[in-house]
Amino acid sequence: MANRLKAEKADKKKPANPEKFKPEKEVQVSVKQLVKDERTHKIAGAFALLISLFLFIAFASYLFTWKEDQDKVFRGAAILLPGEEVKTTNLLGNLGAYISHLFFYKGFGAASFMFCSLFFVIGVNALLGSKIFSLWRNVRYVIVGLLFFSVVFSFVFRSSSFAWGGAVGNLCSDWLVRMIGSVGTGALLLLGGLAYIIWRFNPVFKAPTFSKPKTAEPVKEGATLVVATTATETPEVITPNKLKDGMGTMKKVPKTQNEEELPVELNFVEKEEPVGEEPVSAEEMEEEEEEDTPEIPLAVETPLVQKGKGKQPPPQLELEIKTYPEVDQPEVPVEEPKVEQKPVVNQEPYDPSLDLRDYKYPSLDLLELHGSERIIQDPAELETNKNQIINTLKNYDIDIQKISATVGPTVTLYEIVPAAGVRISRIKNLEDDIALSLAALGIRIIAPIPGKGTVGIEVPNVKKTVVSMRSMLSSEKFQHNSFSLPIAIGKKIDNENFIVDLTTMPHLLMAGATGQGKSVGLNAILVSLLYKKHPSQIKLVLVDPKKVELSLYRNIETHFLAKLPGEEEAIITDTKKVIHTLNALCIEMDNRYDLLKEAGARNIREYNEKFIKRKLNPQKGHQFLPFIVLVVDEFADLIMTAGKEVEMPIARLAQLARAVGIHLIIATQRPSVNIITGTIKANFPVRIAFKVSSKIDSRTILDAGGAEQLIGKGDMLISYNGEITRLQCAFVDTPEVDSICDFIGTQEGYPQAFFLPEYVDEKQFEGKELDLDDRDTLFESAARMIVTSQMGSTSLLQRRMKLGYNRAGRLMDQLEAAGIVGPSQGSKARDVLIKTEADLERHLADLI
Ligand SMILES: Nc1ncnc2c1ncn2[C@@H]1O[C@H](COP(=O)(O)OP(=O)(O)OP(=O)(O)O)[C@@H](O)[C@H]1O
Repeated sequence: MANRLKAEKADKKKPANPEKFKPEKEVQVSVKQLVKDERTHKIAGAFALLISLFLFIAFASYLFTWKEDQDKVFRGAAILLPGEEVKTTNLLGNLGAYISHLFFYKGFGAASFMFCSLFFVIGVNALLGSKIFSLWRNVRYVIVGLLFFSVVFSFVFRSSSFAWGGAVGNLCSDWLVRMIGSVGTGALLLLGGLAYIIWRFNPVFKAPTFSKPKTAEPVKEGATLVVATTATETPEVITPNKLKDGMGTMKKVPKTQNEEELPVELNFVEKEEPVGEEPVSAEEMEEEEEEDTPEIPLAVETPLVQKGKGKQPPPQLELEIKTYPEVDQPEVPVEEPKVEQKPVVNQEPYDPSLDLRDYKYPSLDLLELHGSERIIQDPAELETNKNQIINTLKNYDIDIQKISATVGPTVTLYEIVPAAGVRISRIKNLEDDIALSLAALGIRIIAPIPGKGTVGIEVPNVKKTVVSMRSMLSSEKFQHNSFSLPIAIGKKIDNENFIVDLTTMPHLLMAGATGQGKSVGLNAILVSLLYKKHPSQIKLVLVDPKKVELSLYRNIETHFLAKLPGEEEAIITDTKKVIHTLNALCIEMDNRYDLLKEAGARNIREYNEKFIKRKLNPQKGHQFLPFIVLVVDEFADLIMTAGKEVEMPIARLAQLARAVGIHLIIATQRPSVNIITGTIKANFPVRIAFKVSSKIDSRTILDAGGAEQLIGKGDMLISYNGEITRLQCAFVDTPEVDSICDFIGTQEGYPQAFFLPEYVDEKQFEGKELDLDDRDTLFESAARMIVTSQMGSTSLLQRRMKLGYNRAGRLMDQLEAAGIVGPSQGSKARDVLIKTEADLERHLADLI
């Protein structure tokens, strides 16, 4: 706000500066936009579809009319096309007959139909303005297909008078027959056909697998069998998961930057062997946008450094443009992650995923590439900004030794080394003035850049790049890492993908004004988890007081969602139920701690490893523990309506739940101190801020300003490991999330959602005398369980029946009052006074 006020004042004083640049930029952009006008694309698209249809009709008609028309067509276009002397029978007249003749007779024969599909693909893409089909992939298939099928047709129908393979097919087929004979050609074409089918459709060839029957697994402690009581409790035999994604990996060939195109001379200094391609200049981008963007973005493993000098250099300084090409961009084939297992002598490890062994992970095809993934680098823009920074600082008597630029997806970071003797705090104090002089929205000054003696000035790019979720998830870093819960959040300024392990965070707070990208951010995180985890490995508890944001996920209830027993809806929208759910999660946490203690494991990872190795007996209540991620989409609503009742369990979970695999992600659009309280902040060390309306809000979230200067649309700051990093959040659109959830939802799931422990509001029991007539509803089941196991232990009741400590304690008191167990013996289990189930049944009957 302060910035804006000052900006207005300055505009009145010296209007020359900012206005000098604006019109220039606008003219530049509008000319380009004219060339790339959406309507032009649509017209071209419609035209291409028309051509596709025209060719199809003409070709189809040619199949029936070629005999009649052939001698007329042979007379040549000059006679045929005016149409006065001859009239052909093709449905599309002389032109149809002539074009079909060209394609069939002189070209590729019946394979010419493939041209129709090519024009169709071009037309659909251009008309709908998105890359429904990959143009390059289709061009490749069509080129190879034309050659191949024309030869095959020509070879197979050698004796036919119809031009099945066309001139091209005949030529190649004759040559092949001469070279390797008819048998050789036949065999070669058969092989080629097979290769083409595999290349194009990548069918899955499965060797028969021999999996063991579910119930035949021995348990270490004797001959007990594991019987599933709930869907998630069944740890069973493992089968290896399979690879998918038929299209495989592709890399784009590195492209050399055309130095002449740039107004600044750039000297390329390769630090190490470059493996890929550097960002394109705006001009290159223009040209390339005309073409189809390659499906797989470039891949470079080592950064390149461009050192450059402007043709009309500003006062004695060079601008060093640092580019960090995509470090892990190539689309890596999607591997279905495997549940960790280590072989144990004599015993098969448990496979928690066995219940849903045919579960297919979503493929990358369900995600879209939103526009070009390449960073657009406009040398003119860089030069202008550089000069303006230098001049502005000069006005304040700040000299610069060196200036370099790193172009990111949304902003460019200009790194300045001030001349000797200039205090960095001076630059910090001039922050607002510098921002004003640069006259661009969203300038952030970092003085100094932590760990460096330099000052950073982030200036928004005129053309911003959307970071597609698809490119994040296809990156090497996402596909191959050892993270337990990998989440792809976005891209840093140097283009590095910011992919982290949620378990190390271990909780995440997200805040930002409305419409700045929070929901997209939440979806990006959830989608990351869905792409990497099997339903047996993770459960989501979704709280959505706004009722619309997370409803997309209701399709995956029986696969990935957790809920309270007896609830209809898995996605919680009602505040009262949120309180119950949070308390149920606290009970789950306590129960898990008991299990870990008994198993001698320090955390969920160690516990699950032991369980998989069959070192823990399911009869004693042990089970494979999935991670639980609680997502709250509008935290402010909850705090306003329920206050401490919500804050306390959240704080408790945030403090303790990490070791037992429960992680929290909390989002709010009201980042005020009464919502993000000290307790909450203290327990959420990792915090994300999208654009907020004031510096105070930014401080509330990050303990630092800066988020008020972000530019929205997923531009964000993340405070992680004590550092604040600017990221462009990965973008995943609602239809993409929809199709992922549909893909998962249509597969076989568990019989029901994962049940959280039942939570009964303890308050309702308070003050009541122990009265056997007012027995707990679970009294009889508890009695039977205690008698069967002959262990009078409250914690056993808690675990087996998924109860809170107080309720289990109360039940135990009732069992004592009913004479089923003896009195408490401190930490030792109580004596069980009834020895057999038959005795118990009699005893229970007497009690009534
Ligand atoms: N990472 C991103 N990249 C590009 N555009 C984005 C990104 N994130 C958000 N946007 C744009 O901003 C719009 C609003 O985003 P979003 O719905 O996530 O906001 P929000 O903060 O959740 O708003 P609200 O609080 O009102 O729900 C999106 O529809 C999209 O057009």
